[in-house]
Amino acid sequence: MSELVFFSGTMDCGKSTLALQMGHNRSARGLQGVIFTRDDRAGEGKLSSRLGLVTEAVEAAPGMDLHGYLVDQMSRGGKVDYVIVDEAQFLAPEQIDQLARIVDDLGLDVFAFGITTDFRTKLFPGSQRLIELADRIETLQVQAMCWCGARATHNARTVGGEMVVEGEQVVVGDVNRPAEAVGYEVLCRRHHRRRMTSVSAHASVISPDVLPVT
Ligand SMILES: Nc1ncnc2c1ncn2[C@@H]1O[C@H](COP(=O)(O)OP(=O)(O)O)[C@@H](O)[C@H]1O
Ligand SMILES: Cc1cn([C@H]2C[C@H](O)[C@@H](COP(=O)(O)O)O2)c(=O)[nH]c1=O
Repeated sequence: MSELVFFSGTMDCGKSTLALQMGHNRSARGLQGVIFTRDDRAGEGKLSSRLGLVTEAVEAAPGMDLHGYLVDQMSRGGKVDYVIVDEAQFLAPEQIDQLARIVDDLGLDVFAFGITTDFRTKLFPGSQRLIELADRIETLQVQAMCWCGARATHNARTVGGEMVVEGEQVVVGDVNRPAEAVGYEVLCRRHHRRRMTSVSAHASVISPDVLPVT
């Protein structure tokens, strides 16, 4: 029975790497997949992992009918055995419904990869719809870690290393950015709630030593 599976986790926990591995293992056995992505850091129509691997993908642009694309491919004689979707959080809820239709009406497995919540801990609309519709939700085994050593569960947006809580929901970016740039850092809930990034935690640790001692 074909399935819609949502592989979710924080940023930097290996989702894109797993997506590439699942595609590789299937293509090594002669299966053909369609890989969709949206707004990958490596550019349009790319699925990239921080381990350095990158593959061509179909950019799932806003308004694109993903079920219609598959029907078109297959009616032209194209062989499609499975579908991979990276950065699935960026898809519109209607596009997630189209993924469910691909599973139910075309009988294909759809493996979607994405983060669930944004820098304000709010669900992305695409992730919300995946949670509502997926047959299975898988949490990645490789855990990203907060600077304190706890499992990272939340994504913080940073500017100059400090956590920010205002801004657009979607700003494509990466972890470990130069200090002045807009970036992201994964944190445990405790430190996300306290807005304590590695930079601000380090500052609070060293500050007693730099105060004048009387
Ligand atoms: N130099 C490295 N050596 C080993 N593993 C690495 C290295 N750089 C990144 N990684 C692994 O890659 C993971 C990020 O993979 P990626 O697929 O890009 O994440 P995601 O798509 O979830 O944001 C990190 O959590 C880490 O496990
Ligand atoms: C938390 C958060 C993230 N994003 C962006 C930043 C990256 O471009 C992607 C996540 O990619 P990854 O492969 O999982 O690292 O999402 C965003 O736009 N808004 C946010 O709140």
